[in-house]
Amino acid sequence: MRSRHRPGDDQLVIEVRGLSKRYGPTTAADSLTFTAKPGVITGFLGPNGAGKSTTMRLVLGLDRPDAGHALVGGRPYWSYRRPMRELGALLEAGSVHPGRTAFHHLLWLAHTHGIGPSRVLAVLDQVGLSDVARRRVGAYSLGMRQRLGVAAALLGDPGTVMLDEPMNGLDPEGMVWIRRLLRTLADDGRTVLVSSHLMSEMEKIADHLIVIGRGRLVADTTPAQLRAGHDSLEDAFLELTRATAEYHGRAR
Ligand SMILES: Nc1ncnc2c1ncn2[C@@H]1O[C@H](COP(=O)(O)OP(=O)(O)OP(=O)(O)O)[C@@H](O)[C@H]1O
Repeated sequence: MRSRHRPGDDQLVIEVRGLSKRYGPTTAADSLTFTAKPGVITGFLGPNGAGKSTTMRLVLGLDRPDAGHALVGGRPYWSYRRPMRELGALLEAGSVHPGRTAFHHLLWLAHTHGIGPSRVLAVLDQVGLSDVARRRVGAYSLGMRQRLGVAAALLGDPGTVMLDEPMNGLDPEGMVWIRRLLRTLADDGRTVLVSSHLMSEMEKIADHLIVIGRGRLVADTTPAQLRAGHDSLEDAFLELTRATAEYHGRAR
């Protein structure tokens, strides 16, 4: 992989400022402000329904905020002519036509951005799908679809990568792979924003943590600082988010 990104490069920052989004009575994002910086892995945490996916969708311009903004390298994602080259995202594994092969799915995506077939082969290799690239995606396991989603995110060799629950469905070998991949991406100077419910994984890989509850920022910290005084990061997380999670439990 190329190493064209430099840590500290403001062009690669994901900046969320005063972001708010309501769906009927539900507040999915509530004046949310945080920054994900290049060269580090930023973990994005929160209980179910906290607003992580909504925030990521707002960053991608797939939904409109009621207030605030989300910028990638100082601009809205949608304003880039070839956005896949700026930010690569994995939102939902499985949103691929089941009759297509992984190779053709990526080739089609590449085409839309003027990216050649050699890059498709390179990302297939990077995610470990080279041997099964000619199989229909409908026959893929969840872990394989996750790898394909990550391949799509990396296709444009973007300086910023945003992955929603990339560890879902990965086996132990897959977990080792994703850990190494995220570290390599950050070490290359890329911005890496990754959501997960797996606290032990986050403790291992994240350099920085953004924790939200009910759409609001509840912590902007490091794993060590969050864990301080607790037996585990999970304990610290549960204590921090208990009020927000219980609120959801009662409200439903
Ligand atoms: N399109 C939508 N229409 C209505 N409500 C929505 C929509 N999208 C999200 N929500 C609601 O907004 C809240 C935040 O959802 P979101 O999926 O962003 O949370 P999350 O933190 O990603 O949750 P999880 O960890 O379970 O994936 C939830 O209460 C959800 O039901």
